[in-house]
Amino acid sequence: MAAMNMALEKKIETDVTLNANDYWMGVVGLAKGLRKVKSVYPLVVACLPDVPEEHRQILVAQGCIIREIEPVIPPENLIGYSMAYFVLNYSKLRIWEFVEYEKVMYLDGDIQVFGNIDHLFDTPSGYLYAVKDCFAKFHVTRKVTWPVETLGSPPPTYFNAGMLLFEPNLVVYEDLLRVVQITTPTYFAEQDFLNMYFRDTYKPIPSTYNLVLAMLWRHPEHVDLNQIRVVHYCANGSKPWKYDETEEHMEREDIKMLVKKWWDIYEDPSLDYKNFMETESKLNPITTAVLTTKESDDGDVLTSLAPSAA
Ligand SMILES: O=c1ccn([C@@H]2O[C@H](COP(=O)(O)OP(=O)(O)O[C@H]3O[C@H](CO)[C@H](O)[C@H](O)[C@H]3O)[C@@H](O)[C@H]2O)c(=O)[nH]1
Ligand SMILES: O[C@H]1[C@H](O)[C@@H](O)[C@H](O)[C@@H](O)[C@H]1O
Repeated sequence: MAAMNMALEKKIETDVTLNANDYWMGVVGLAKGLRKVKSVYPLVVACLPDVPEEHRQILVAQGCIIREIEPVIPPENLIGYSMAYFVLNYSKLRIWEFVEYEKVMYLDGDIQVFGNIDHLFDTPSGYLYAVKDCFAKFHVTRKVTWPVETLGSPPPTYFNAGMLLFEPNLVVYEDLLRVVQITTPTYFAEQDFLNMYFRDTYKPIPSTYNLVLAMLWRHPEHVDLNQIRVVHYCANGSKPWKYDETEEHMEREDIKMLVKKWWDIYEDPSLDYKNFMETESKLNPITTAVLTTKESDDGDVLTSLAPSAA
């Protein structure tokens, strides 16, 4: 706990994720991954009311801070996805209310970190930082066009909403909730919505901070696995805890390697909160709390990411 308290006292910044259904496994993996790269920040888990007590206890035992959120119910829609899908995704808007933190780095539960990214908290305030997504190609593949009637003209650049860095703010929060109620849900739910809402304050950051797996086959020329610090297992079939090799692209060696890397962290007992803190306090009784960014900021964790055949 020492490291986390330290982070809270130094500067009020935090990592946040969202959890429901079987994603608790993803969150456990993420909590352990953040420990492995020696992040000094706590992981706050936004939980909808129906997350079972058993899952909450697992997350608390992994050092997570549980923050209950109310579901955000968007207006009715006529497109293919269920209301449950929309409620879950739009509930992400609740994190703008977490004003006890000055700055929040939001990470989807199907994200894993392989390199320390704490330094992102030092970026200038006043913007929404996220990684660019190849909207056009993706939406065309799915035969989805940008919903001009609902969201106006498409934003100049489109970002993936799995990793966001921003400052919670109650005025913005209230406005997000107001605008969402007058906006018909679209295919990519809160991702489309946030792209529209933050089009003027969005600042792109390099894709190393959120590698959307489809980049491996959509834009291989832009991906250098040695540089990747954050992997987002969002392609169909790629979520490591329910990896499905029969889905398209999932037979790729790089995908298998990344899924294995996720499991190596998930199954490493030394990264369990209790064991990790015991070891840290034995090795470093006085400075357990001072887990600086610099220690793990040289990218060496990443070198081991590249597939051996690459
Ligand atoms: O049953 C669920 C579904 C989602 N989530 C949370 O919501 C996040 C987003 O859901 P998915 O990961 O299932 O969505 P995708 O992988 O398709 O991701 C993309 O599409 C979503 C909306 O379509 C979001 O915008 C998301 O940030 C974006 O990367 C999850 O990571 C997780 O944190 C849960 O906890 N339980
Ligand atoms: O914007 C999308 C999206 O959020 C998807 O869920 C993901 O699988 C894609 O590859 C990405 O480009």
